[in-house]
Amino acid sequence: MKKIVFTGGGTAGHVTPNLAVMAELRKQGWEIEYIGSRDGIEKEIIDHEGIPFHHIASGKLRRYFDLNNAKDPFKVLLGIGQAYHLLRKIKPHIVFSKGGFVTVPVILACRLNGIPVICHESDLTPGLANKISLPFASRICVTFPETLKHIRSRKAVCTGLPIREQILQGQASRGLQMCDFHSNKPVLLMMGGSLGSKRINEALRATLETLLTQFQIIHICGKGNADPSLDGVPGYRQFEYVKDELPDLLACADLVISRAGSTSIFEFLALRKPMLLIPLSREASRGDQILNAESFRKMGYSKVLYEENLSPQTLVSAVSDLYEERVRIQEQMSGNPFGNGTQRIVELIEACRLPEA
Ligand SMILES: CC(=O)N[C@H]1[C@@H](OP(=O)(O)OP(=O)(O)OC[C@H]2O[C@@H](n3ccc(=O)[nH]c3=O)[C@H](O)[C@@H]2O)O[C@H](CO)[C@@H](O)[C@@H]1O
Repeated sequence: MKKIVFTGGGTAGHVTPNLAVMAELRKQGWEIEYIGSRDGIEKEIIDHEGIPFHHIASGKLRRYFDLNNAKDPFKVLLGIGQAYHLLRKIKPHIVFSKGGFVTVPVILACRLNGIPVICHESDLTPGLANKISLPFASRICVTFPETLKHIRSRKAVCTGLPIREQILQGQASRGLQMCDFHSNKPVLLMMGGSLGSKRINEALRATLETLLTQFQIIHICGKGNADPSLDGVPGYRQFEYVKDELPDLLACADLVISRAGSTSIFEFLALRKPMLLIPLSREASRGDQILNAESFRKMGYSKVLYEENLSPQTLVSAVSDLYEERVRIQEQMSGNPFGNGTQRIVELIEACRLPEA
């Protein structure tokens, strides 16, 4: 039996693309296990899929001063040891890594065990965990064609993002019913990445009354961010994190406001949802979302509102511009060359030389 271990985590954007590839490999008879961190979102998502999950220690590899920076290298070493023993026990033919800090010990342990690794990078420029891991990978899959210029390796190939089939199979009628919405008023969906965005939540809530005159609103606000005082407001529904219902909610949305995490925005693109992107600022991140958003804007897939310009007024005006231009944006999206990367990645996994496990 062909056996594969998946890794990736921290936030959902480093996990949900794995689900797409796993579903396809399962159909082809592969046995699948997962290595992640104990506290990241991956445990909950992978347990939900009924796939054996193993956790290891991992360090955060921060770029800023923090007392934990002294402890984290030891956690990475511990994680390498744990991953080494797990991999010797599981004996996978190959490991697929979707990025996030937990993947670093796994990939280094693969190197020690002689197990081939395929890495996937969703963002336009590689994250730190992937930068460390890429020299050890047999193949490097990327989502944006521009990323090939940043990686400059013959092992790199632009596969696109693997997108879960369920995301593409939502039904608008079910989404409207779930929210108690009508079909004669447009639906605006706001999602601040898998963790939610306090900044965008505040701006949206500050302008709720105005936006509700034109739209019905689905607000995916992130765990712990719901505002109970808004429960029952007509035309407004808030969710903290959505699993199986997400495809139906997306299907009924006419427009999307979102952070610019690469996994989300490629899902919206596949669904042809005109989007207003509000990328995480350079102060709060390495600036990857800004590059993702700028690339989408240049392709004509999105409008961009930078966080430093975000206010209730600019939000209303940007949403209004997006609504005006929705038809043109959707036409542009019809020519989307990216599609779903799942099949291309499955082919690479199958083609990767499989040493005897
Ligand atoms: C703060 C942070 O580190 N952000 C990074 C993280 O974002 P984050 O983890 O938020 O990732 P994305 O926004 O790209 O993807 C979120 C994923 O979670 C799913 N989802 C989201 C909400 C929900 O309620 N239910 C649900 O299933 C989405 O459909 C999508 O598949 O990883 C991305 C890489 O992929 C990066 O581009 C982001 O910069």
